[in-house]
Amino acid sequence: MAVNFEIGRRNKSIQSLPQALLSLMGSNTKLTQGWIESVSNIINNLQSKQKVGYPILNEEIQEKMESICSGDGEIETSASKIEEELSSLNAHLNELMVLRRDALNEYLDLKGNIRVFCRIRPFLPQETFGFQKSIFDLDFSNVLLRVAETKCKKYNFDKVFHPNSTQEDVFSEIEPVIKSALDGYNVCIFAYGQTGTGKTYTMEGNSYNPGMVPRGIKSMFDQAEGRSCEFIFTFSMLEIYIGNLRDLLASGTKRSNFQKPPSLLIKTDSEGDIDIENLVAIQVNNFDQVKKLYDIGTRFRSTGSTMANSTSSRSHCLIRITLTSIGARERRREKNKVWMVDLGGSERLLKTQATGKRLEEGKAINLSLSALADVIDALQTRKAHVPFRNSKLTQVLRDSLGSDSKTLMLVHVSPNEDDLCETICTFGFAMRVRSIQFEKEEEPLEVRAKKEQSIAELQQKMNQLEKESQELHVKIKMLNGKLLELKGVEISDVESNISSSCDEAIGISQNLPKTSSRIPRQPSFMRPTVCSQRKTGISQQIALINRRKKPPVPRKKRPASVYAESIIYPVKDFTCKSDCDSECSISTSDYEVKQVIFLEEENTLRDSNIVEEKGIERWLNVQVAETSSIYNQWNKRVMSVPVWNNNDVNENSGDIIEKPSEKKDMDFQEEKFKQTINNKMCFEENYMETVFPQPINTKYDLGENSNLDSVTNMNATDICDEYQEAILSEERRDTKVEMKEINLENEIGKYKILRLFQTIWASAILGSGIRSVGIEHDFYTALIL
Ligand SMILES: Nc1ncnc2c1ncn2[C@@H]1O[C@H](COP(=O)(O)OP(=O)(O)OP(=O)(O)O)[C@@H](O)[C@H]1O
Repeated sequence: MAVNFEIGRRNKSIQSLPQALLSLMGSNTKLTQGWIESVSNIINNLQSKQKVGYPILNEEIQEKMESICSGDGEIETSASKIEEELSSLNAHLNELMVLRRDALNEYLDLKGNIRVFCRIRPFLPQETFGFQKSIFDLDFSNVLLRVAETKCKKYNFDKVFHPNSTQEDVFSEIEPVIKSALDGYNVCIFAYGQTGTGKTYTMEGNSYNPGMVPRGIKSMFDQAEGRSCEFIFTFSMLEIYIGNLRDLLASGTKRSNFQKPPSLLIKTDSEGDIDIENLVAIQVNNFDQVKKLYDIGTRFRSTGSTMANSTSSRSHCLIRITLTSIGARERRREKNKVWMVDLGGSERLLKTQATGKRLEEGKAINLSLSALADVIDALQTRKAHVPFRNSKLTQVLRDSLGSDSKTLMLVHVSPNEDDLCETICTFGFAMRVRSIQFEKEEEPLEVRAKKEQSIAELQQKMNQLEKESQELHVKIKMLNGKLLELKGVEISDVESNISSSCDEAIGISQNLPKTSSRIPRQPSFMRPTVCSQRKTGISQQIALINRRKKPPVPRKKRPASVYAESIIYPVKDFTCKSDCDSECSISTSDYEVKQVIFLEEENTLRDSNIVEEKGIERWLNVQVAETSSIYNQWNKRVMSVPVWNNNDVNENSGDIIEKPSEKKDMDFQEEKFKQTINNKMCFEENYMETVFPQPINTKYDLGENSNLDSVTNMNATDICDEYQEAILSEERRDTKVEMKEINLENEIGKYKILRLFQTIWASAILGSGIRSVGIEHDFYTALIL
């Protein structure tokens, strides 16, 4: 190529040689050392033959050539080698992932795409008075239900979890399905059962025994780490309450002008996927963020007290995680969903003797559960028509139920003999849902054995593939690190310093891109050398920036051992109707108080700060004592929140809120409620600050992603702001209701005193009248008495 340059004959082309070389160097990032050396030699030769006054190479090019010859080229070469190796390793990893995905899919197909598990809860402390005998005999997959003294009924499940089974045991069966969600399959996990049988326990769990939702989501994030593709996760939470869809992350916020939010609409998008209009979907980057959002959503869930469960869920609670990964070959589809559904408790209305709102809720729950069973039955038996339209629940889940999705139904029952009828109904539902598998039970033994063997082989194959993928992943990670290291020297020298920090610190590079990732990639020899940096003065600026850089200050975190727990205080019938007309977590006959709990370790930790410890504990005691006394007496709902702020602690007494001398004192009540609201805000502020300590690190811009256009994408801070306002408005409304109640109470008092005076006055008149007509004293006394 270079041989064609004829010196002297075509001066014009010789003059443009530097530009030609520069462009060549810039356009080809994989220049070999040999190529670079030969070009340098040619140029040197040209240089020696060049007439005076026609320099072929200007100063800049000479510098670049020097740097090439002094080893920069070596770096480029090894970098390109690593890149080549990386691309082949990535291709191999993709192949392995596709193989693993297919194996997992086959494994789940063999096990059944719609599987039904049974979980029997243990006896509760209140049920163990006297001798209680379980109504079940169990084995691995069969339940023998004693329906009479001598009669048993057998039910078959994919797996039975006995009362001593742990949350880990249950999750071990769910984990493969979570894996297939990362492979791009839609997943639905349901908790079904009579009210009070442990659905919420299984799905949500508690801080000691987290349930399937926290475990599943955590596992999703962990597994995504090990994948070669990037994922975007979004979190949504809604409930279906008497046929209405309510967004639990946007309940009663300014978005809805503090009104009860309207029911969301279900739509079908252009690709035939189900879309819930205006449902808030928040991008989440780690489990902690999901946990905080989940806690917010749970606050707004409709719960109430029934005869069977004091904190009964009166709605279906649906959690949706959407996973998006663009261009990942091993995934079934770019965007898929995982639904985790805590179904409302099925109940026999005759037994619960529900009336009014509770009856309405019960009927709505039962109808939608029946519609769900119809849909799953139709899917299992491959009926031509699947009645998705019969309920909101099945409409929402339409694209996530079916042959290309994975469905798990966790059926819950109570071991108590009193619940026998409900248990039979529950098993009836379960058998409808797993009708196909039920028939498969009749398979000949050899066929079953063969199937078991295939499952075991697939399991082994998956393990092997996973191991290989892990090894490859580690290798890729290592090579990526090496590559970055090779390029990192240059990046730290030049790129990163000319980027955003440079803009702020010096103000000379406003036209440069903001972040280094947006700087077009150039070969190292196209970037300013140390020498040219000196000339332009950038090196001093870099030094200046480096001096100004401060080490990051770690953010203060709220201790994980502090959590809020709902406590329901039952009170007498309450006739005063609330202004807020909210069914969210409030039942008209029970009042839910969120109370912050400090664990044992927390107390030990706080030993060092006696003032604070005493303050908080005293405060807690005062809160519990006051809540049960005041609020039972006056039927009030108060959100108890801690003052997690040293400024609010009275250092001498350790009290946080001054105790009233007279509880009925109106001024005190007003003051206390104002204080509660302020404290609440203070707490929420601290709380929210810990929700998302760092700005969410978006891997893709959700707004630009056409796949996600349908969801309302909010950032976490928006939600938190709205949530704070919602809390404030809720408290204001509560205060208003409470003031009304206090007035009512005073009016009743005045009325009673008036009535007493009237009675005495009437008796006196009557007495004097009787005396005046001459009736004896004894008769008069008897009459008065
Ligand atoms: N496997 C279990 N181990 C220990 N306790 C359990 C278990 N399952 C349920 N419980 C306890 O039983 C009680 C009722 O459980 P839970 O509230 O989860 O029922 P539910 O089915 O969700 O009721 P509802 O439909 O009314 O909301 C709770 O106190 C819970 O802690």
